[in-house]
Amino acid sequence: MHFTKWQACGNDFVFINAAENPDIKSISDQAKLICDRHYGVGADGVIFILPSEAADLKMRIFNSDGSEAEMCGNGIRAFAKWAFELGLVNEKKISVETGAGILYPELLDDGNVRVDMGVPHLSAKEIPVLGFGDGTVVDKPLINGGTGKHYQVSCVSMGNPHCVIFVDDVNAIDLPGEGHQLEIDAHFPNKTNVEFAQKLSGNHFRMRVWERGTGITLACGTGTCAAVVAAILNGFADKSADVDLDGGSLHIDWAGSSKDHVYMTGPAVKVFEGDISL
Ligand SMILES: N[C@@H](CCC[C@H](N)C(=O)O)C(=O)O
Repeated sequence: MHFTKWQACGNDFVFINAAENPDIKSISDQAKLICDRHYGVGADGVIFILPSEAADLKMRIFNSDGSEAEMCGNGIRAFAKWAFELGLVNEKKISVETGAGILYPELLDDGNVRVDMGVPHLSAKEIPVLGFGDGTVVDKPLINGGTGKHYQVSCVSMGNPHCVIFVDDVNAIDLPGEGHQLEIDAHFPNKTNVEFAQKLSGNHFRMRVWERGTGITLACGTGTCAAVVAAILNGFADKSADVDLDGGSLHIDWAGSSKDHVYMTGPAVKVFEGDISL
């Protein structure tokens, strides 16, 4: 199978073009091996590029444990650059069908990609998160069932679920321990991505992430959007923010109402191409 490896703020993906590999219908079973950093190519996820009847192209994303996610923010920036490079699209602004609806990445002249990520979903039912009624979950107390630890959480769906926790020092967090226990906490019927965010100054944040189905990654695009939405809802930021992740920085804009779209701007870089026998 021919593949191309991309990274976006250090969040890395093996891309498979369905047109080049017509026999492959799903990669769920093989995603674990492909993503393995010792026995496979090594990546946080596997992304399929497919034809779409509703948009220019369709994207499917599998986490490194083989589970399929609705959306991937870092991945869609790489997806847009790769599709343009391959000549699958001719315009710099394209439409992409995802599990989170149709989204619109645009290649910018400086090499970055700006993505219209759609609206954030804020009701507990849509996220989904249990135990908080039907309204929004902004700065609400949650006791983790596994560790007994107390948190103030803000939950946001960008098509996939995120639990954002603002802390004084992200470096002091035991990310493998706390992240995993929150990912599988009973409040989250579909599990959750977990973001620990720290306000540095004004609209400038630092964030570390534990991703559902993958674990610690150097960055998460949907997670960064969710964290900025949560920051604005908590009154920690207004309208836009820059977020420093372990693998790079992202700029997020959101005007602040549930009808406003979230915009994410950041880099994506091709690393290498290759072939793997499955
Ligand atoms: N790294 C991604 C998110 C990938 C999916 C996530 N692990 C999930 O299961 O929801 C991003 O950049 O958004």
